[in-house]
Amino acid sequence: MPDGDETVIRTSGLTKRYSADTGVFDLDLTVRRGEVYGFLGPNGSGKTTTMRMLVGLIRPTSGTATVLGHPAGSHAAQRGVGALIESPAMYPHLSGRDNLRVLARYADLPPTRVDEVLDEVEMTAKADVAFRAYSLGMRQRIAVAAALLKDPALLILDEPTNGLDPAGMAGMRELITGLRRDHRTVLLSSHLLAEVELLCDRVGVIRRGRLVADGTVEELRQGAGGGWISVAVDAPERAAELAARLPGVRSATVVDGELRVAADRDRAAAVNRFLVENGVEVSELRCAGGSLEDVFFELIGDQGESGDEPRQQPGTERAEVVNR
Ligand SMILES: Nc1ncnc2c1ncn2[C@@H]1O[C@H](COP(=O)(O)OP(=O)(O)OP(=O)(O)O)[C@@H](O)[C@H]1O
Repeated sequence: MPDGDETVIRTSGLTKRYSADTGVFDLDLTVRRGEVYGFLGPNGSGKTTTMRMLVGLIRPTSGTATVLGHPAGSHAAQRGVGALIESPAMYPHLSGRDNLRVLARYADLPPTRVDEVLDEVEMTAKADVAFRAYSLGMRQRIAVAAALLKDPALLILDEPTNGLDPAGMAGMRELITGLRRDHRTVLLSSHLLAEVELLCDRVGVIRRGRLVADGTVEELRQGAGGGWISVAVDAPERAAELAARLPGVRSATVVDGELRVAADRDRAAAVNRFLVENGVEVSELRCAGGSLEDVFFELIGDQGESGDEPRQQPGTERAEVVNR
């Protein structure tokens, strides 16, 4: 591989232009071997379009994409990629196992692979039930099994939990975590922040076809300024001077008569203790920001992709109330 074994996907200036402001623009993306990379963005932001380019379903307008060291869509790249982009066509009257057998035969793969992938997605017990009788979660597992048939090094999953109920979502998350344990690289898309936060090693945030941030969840939080702690105190100015001295505090200011301490939420107890020890009366303390949700809203701006509905501002979250 030109980038060494570590880079599984690399795009450079990847662009698919549907109109002046619709499509995917100038995307530079790197996905490393063995990681679960989350491609996070609202509906219509360009996630599916990117994935379709990566598997060669559509051609880019410009730019390049390399998958497993080969041009995206080439036979050499395709050999190592399993994708779930659109729900695969399955025969409703055939069982999950027979559907997979058909796919294995088409792909010239040994029938023994079918049992292996059924096992991997934990569908062995239900393998002989007709596909039409499966729940959505089971159908999705069979679809992932189909993507696993050729034992790919890289899995590309477009919104794998979309439409699933909470139990189905949890099951799918477990399944994806298992895929990572098997040393597969996973690129998945989602519009669900909590999902990506739970599952992914790194995240790319896409907005209106452009990558607006990428890094670990922690890096994104830091890049967006991290969290802050709002403290209601009797002497805000003095409290700000005191709090600024504490390790882990990036800044301390007074906002609307309240002390605002820029620090991660795990500093909250220390901030409280230090202020109280120094004679400041603390009546309330709240942690805000710092979740991927806050960062996400900050990155995608105040409006959804449709541009017509203002998004709700991230609220503050009450972490603890002290010294009442
Ligand atoms: N074949 C096409 N022709 C014209 N415009 C398209 C085409 N495919 C996608 N688009 C537009 O490109 C933009 C990105 O779409 P895409 O499906 O990649 O977004 P997405 O992030 O996957 O969203 P969703 O989760 O809703 O599928 C959207 O505005 C969409 O309407």
